[in-house]
Amino acid sequence: MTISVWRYSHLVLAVSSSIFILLASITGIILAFEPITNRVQPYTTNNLNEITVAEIATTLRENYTEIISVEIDKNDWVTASIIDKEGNNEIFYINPKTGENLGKPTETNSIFQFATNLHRSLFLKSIGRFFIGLSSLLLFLISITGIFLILKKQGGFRGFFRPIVKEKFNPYYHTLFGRWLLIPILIITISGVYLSLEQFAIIPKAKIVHQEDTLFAEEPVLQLSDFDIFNNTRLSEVRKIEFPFAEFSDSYFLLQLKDKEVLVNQFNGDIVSEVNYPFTAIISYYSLIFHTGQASIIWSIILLLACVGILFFMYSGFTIALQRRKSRIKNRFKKDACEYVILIGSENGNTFYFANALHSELIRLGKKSFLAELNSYSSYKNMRHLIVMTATYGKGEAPTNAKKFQSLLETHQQGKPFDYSVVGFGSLAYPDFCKYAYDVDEMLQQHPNNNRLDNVFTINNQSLASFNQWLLQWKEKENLDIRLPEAILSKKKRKTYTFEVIKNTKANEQSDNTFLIRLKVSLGKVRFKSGDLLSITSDKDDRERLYSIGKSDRNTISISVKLHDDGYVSNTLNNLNIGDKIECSILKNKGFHFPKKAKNVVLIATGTGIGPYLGMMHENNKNAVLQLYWGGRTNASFELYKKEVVTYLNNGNLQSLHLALSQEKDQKVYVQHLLKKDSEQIAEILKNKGVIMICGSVVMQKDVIQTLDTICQQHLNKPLSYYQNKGAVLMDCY
Ligand SMILES: Cc1cc2nc3c(=O)[nH]c(=O)nc-3n(C[C@H](O)[C@H](O)[C@H](O)COP(=O)(O)O)c2cc1C
Repeated sequence: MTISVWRYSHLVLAVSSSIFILLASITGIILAFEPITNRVQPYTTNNLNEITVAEIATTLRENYTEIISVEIDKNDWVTASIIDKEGNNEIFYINPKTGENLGKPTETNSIFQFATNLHRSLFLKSIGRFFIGLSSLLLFLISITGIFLILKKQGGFRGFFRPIVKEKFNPYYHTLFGRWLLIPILIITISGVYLSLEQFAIIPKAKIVHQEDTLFAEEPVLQLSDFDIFNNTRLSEVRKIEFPFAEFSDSYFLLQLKDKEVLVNQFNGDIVSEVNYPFTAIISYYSLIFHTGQASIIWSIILLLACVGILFFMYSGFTIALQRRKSRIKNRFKKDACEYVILIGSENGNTFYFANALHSELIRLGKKSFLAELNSYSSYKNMRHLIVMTATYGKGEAPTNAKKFQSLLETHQQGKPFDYSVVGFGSLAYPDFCKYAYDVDEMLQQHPNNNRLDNVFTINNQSLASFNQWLLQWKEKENLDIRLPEAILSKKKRKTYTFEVIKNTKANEQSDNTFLIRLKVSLGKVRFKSGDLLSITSDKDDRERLYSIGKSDRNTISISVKLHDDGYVSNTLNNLNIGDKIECSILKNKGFHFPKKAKNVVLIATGTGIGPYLGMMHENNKNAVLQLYWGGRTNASFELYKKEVVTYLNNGNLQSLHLALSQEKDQKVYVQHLLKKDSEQIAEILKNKGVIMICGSVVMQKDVIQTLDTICQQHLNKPLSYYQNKGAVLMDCY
């Protein structure tokens, strides 16, 4: 599948460096704990900025005979090196305030030692260091290509920080965490590369040269506590203090500060020489501090999260890439031999899934079908049917593998007339819903020699139900016995529970062949919520049917079912009597649970779509204002639900009921008409963080979405997608 150059580079870089990045991240996670554990050691001093060099120098002189140096490391531990009375050199941690000996430095924990070696050089010395440095560079480049991918996905610089549309788990969190961890990862990689360059002496280590006089003035002799430089320098600025090795006039104090080195006359405290570190030395110092997390505990925790994040990016990135690999094209016949040509426009590979399904179904039926990307549009000698299945990307633009289609269409002429259909895959969370599919349709309309079979058919969020809907109408026109191919039907084995029928109204008691069935879990506990799905797999064709659940009690499920004459499962359910048992599974449907926080909720349904709302109204004890818009054929159609709904109206769980009946009066009334009538109120609800839920047929969904979009544009100056992105429009349509 054709992918963009940024995506390609992002992937190639990630694949080529994956092993090293994996090792560096795992060891990075371990090493991030080192500064954290160090911080809680008794040697850690938190008040270095309250102690001056004058104080520590005086205290040490009072307590010890001869002092060589005092060093403050990256953990803020203060070590003194002294000569004791017996002339032995001793090194120990001290309390900088009192000079008290806090104990001898201990060896680094062996786990940290092991992780450090693996992290730095993979135990391979220079070669290992080289590969680790290289993978730091590659990770830096992966981050940069990632920035471009986010920019492309979010529609440019302005969109960079905009909320990300939540489609699927992996792409969503890959982008979201990518944005959060971008800065820490850039810092880790840049500092890592810098330290490696220094290791290999590509950047020379900075040397400090003092222009010192050989002899310093020996008078007047001042106390250390009277040295200006000592009084003005706090330990938080100091890395090391070297004491003079003898009381000679050419021996001095050396103060290594964070930004410079200072030589101090040991008798009167005059500054003899002061040299600022070169820029490279400062970068080197901060690279180490930032790369190792020794700057602060908070930074160590950020580094820890970044390393965990990198592992997640590897997992999610490869999963996304594998998903795309599934979008390989396999053709049994040559392009010129085929009467059916299916052209795909896809960025992330999902559309291939549907196109492949149709392609294999056509082949199963003995038809010659050819599958290709829109970018490889060509002349097809025997094409009679062209089916374009395309996603939309960016801001209503063509996916990468369809960008050339327009020009190719002008170049390649078809010898024979052909019929064409366009199926648009998109998401209502974007303002330009399926725009590119409409563009392709327009292009084909301008093209001579073809016949448009139908309007563009749009599919939201890769809905299987919508695809099936299109297939039904298309196969009728083509007179083909196509079934929703097994390839795209779920074959997952689900855990089943035994349910007992406690009520069943039976379809023949109702004018619309619809019935309400109530099931109770007969054994054990099952967790579910209204809006989840009840899955029943028929033993006849091994196909799964899903019904939206209304939770009418802790262990009780209500579903509303339409009886189809040839529907095996609906007939089975309809024939069940009280006390009968049936095996079902529960599927979580998080996207259609009753909103916990919303104060106003509008429930829109047609026909059996009311099922989950029966449970939601039942449970609405948090006093959200609920309004129900229900569409059906006649008053009699509503009889099935009337008693229960009226109870909720009476007990205040439901505030209002709006019935749209299509066959009661001369003029058909549909739910979208009622919504249009209540435009202002609907807009007000959305504006005030209310939620709209839609359940029922995809045909109704399309009209309702269109009406809601118009309401949003007119009253709120925003597209409906804006509210959908905020989770204010929840849908479960089939
Ligand atoms: C960054 C991005 C931008 C998108 N832009 C649109 C859009 O403008 N209009 C639309 O209807 N769908 C848009 N979508 C949704 C995709 O078209 C939809 O998810 C489609 O099914 C993806 O198919 P594919 O995996 O074959 O590329 C966008 C998706 C992404 C990730």
